[in-house]
Amino acid sequence: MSSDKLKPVFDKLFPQIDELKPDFINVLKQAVEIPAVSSDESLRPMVVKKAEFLADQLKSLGFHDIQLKELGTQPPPVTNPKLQLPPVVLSRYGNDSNKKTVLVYGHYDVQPAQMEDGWDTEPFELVVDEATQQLKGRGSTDDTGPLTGWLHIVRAHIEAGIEFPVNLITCFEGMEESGSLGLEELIGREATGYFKGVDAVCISDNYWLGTKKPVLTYGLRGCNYYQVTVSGPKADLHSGVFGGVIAEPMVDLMQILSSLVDSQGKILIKGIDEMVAPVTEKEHEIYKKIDFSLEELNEASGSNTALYKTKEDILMHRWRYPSLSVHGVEGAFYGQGAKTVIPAKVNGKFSIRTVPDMDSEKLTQLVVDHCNNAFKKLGSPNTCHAELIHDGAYWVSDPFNAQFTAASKATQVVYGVEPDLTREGGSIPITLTFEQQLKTSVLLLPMGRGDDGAHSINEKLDISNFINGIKLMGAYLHFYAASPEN
Ligand SMILES: NCC(=O)N[C@@H](Cc1c[nH]cn1)C(=O)O
Ligand SMILES: [Zn+2]
Ligand SMILES: [Zn+2]
Repeated sequence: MSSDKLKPVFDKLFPQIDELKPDFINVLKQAVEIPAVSSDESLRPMVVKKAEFLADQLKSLGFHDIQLKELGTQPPPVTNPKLQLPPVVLSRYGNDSNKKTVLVYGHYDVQPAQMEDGWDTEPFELVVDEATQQLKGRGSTDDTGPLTGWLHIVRAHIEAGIEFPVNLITCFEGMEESGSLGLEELIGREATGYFKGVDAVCISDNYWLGTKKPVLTYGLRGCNYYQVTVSGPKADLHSGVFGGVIAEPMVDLMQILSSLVDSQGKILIKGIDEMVAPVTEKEHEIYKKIDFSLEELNEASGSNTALYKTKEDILMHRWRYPSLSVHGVEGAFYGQGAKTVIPAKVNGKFSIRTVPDMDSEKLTQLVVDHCNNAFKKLGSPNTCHAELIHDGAYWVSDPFNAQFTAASKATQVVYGVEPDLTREGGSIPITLTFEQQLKTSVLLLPMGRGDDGAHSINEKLDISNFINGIKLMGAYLHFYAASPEN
């Protein structure tokens, strides 16, 4: 359908969204205040509380068949073997057999955040910064802001008295930041149950490449997350008494971690390069068209530490080559001051972003063998154990199907420009599962910008992206509903 035919709808809908801005920000504020950190076992009740908060919101908007689906206990490695996984929030809005059904996925869990990390404001308070016109707080852009956008677009239709164009199903999970544990099985079970009849899946959980141009995303890297544990003495020891006398786990671990990747980002684990799909001649064309620069990368990272200087090199290393990042060490001394301790047991955490055609199981074998060999070479009397914590698949789709066409038209209506078609360096582990189990296409429709600081300190969402992002969700649903194909 042409934009002209939908103009009367948008002329009513968009001013309504503008008018509801204070209410939308208020709902986001309440949601951000719940510290739903999925990786912190002690905060699991907060993750559940946020699921209940969302269920209440959905109920007040008239969603029906609201279910908090339990996923059982969290698999190892976990401190509390009875720890329950947070529920998946399923709900429906509309049930008209003449309309298409769109499943919207988002995650309500967030990354950890503490003032000590360097935040300027409390991470679990949504600060409305009038000067910058930004909403600051953990989850503002990843993914609480976009997730609540789906609720807001329903509210805007109700208030404006506009018929909702599709049947909507929500699938909001609370473990995305920790590998989407349990969700794959739930989707498998519900493919012919709750999710029967789904025509399309839309996910708003990634970002524009830069800060100015909207994008639609047709690819993600996967993520295999590993832990390597080195254990020695039975308790932490005084380095004055035991230093130089016993083998230190932390020293062994540092050597293992530094054997994984070099300072130029080259992965040193043998066999990985051979699994990566070769670059095709045609592929080079893709990068030329994309609006991005080294300067934008530097601005987003707040530094001049880029490993590559050209747009093509940067994008290829973000989208289509694997990368290995070292995240941290559990059990090590990391606070201020000068504690003279020898940690007894340390867990080094690292992950590998995966790309076509890497095989997760084969990769894990290579990683475990590499860590064991690196440790063996040290001749240490300590013990070492390397293991996979979770893996999530990469995903690449056709960016010209009915969903992408609808989203492209919507972007032109809301932002007045044709979106760039991008891939993403990050991961949304469940994307491929939706595509395969529901046999539908998946569209990634980002709300925030590349400099939002997701997973970092001072995470933000520009108010304009929040409001335009809600309009974009609405416009996409209208264009998709009117599209002749699925
Ligand atoms: N917005 C998506 C996102 O942040 N995804 C996480 C997923 C993940 C995988 N393993 C741990 N978290 C990401 O880091 O890309
Ligand atoms: Zn996310
Ligand atoms: Zn995230």
